[in-house]
Amino acid sequence: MTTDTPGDGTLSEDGPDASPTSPQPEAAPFFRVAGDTAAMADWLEEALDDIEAIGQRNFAVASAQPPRSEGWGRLDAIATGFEGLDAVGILHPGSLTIIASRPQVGRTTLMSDFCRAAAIKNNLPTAVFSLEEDQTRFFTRLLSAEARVARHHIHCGVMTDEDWTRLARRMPEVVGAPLILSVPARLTMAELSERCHKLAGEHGLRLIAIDGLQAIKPHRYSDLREREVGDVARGLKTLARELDIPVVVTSHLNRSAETRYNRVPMLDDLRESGAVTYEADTIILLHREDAYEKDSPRAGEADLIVAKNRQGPTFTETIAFQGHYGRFVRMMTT
Ligand SMILES: Nc1ncnc2c1ncn2[C@@H]1O[C@H](COP(=O)(O)OP(=O)(O)OP(=O)(O)O)[C@@H](O)[C@H]1O
Repeated sequence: MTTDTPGDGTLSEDGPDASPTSPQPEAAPFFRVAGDTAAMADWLEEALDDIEAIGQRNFAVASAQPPRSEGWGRLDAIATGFEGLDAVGILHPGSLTIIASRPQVGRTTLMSDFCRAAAIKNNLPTAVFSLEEDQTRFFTRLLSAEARVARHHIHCGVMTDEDWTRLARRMPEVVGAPLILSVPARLTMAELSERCHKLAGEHGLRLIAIDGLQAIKPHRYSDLREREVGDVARGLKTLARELDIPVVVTSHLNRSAETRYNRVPMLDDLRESGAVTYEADTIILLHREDAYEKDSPRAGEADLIVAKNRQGPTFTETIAFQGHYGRFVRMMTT
């Protein structure tokens, strides 16, 4: 694990609870509540079958061919595992946090890092809505990050014995984590709200994470895309306040950053931005120089640009990107 805030996972004025006797997660007490929603344990068999099938497919191909070579607002905030973010406690009850980036920079990875910190590291019931990838991809993303097994080893079916050993070692904690994953093909804001209220009532949710703000259908349709996205952002903020838990959502940025000489994103790059920028409590703009320039002297580094923070200062935290493991880590972690 890359996070180091054990205990109940919330940040108190005295800093993270470092009690060594914190209870370990028990077997997942969650059940499939709808066709596309289930606890990690319930997805396990399906995901393992998929991983095995990928391996089988590749074995068949390989047989036939030559082998391929802490401060403001910290009280009750949920730990993300990233020092700068946790120092200001961004994931506080009732807040809406937006993680925004250009494509392929790593916003889903950062969101899943937050979920791992909450559900796996700190045993806090977490609901994840993945609107951009299926359950196997999301599950293997978590497993890669936790077990430190390269994502392409899983997806290309080239798992080594060492990979299987690492997976087996981390599997119990991952499937035992109170993480409820939903992978609906289509989701309206009304459905999302209804599902979250239900899950919150049944499981005492402490975090809601959604991959794909622009994929959520609004309450009402409009000719203006900006109005629709604004309605969704307002709905997410209302949801966070009604349930009094933090909501995190990933968002696209428009192309403006790419026309700038250094490509560093800005708040105005938020697609259909006005209402989204207004509703969010915190906006994290994710930037990696090496997403544009492979030989950048900052290869492997990522900037979390906290461009809006209603409860505290704006700042930039630099972390390391380990794309092969599908995770971000603190700069000092190896
Ligand atoms: N096995 C791997 N080895 C190295 N890097 C990888 C691997 N798998 C994925 N990546 C990198 O991870 C990044 C994508 O991460 P992620 O899916 O979190 O991005 P995203 O911003 O959510 O993307 P999208 O635009 O698809 O929503 C890309 O830069 C990709 O090259």
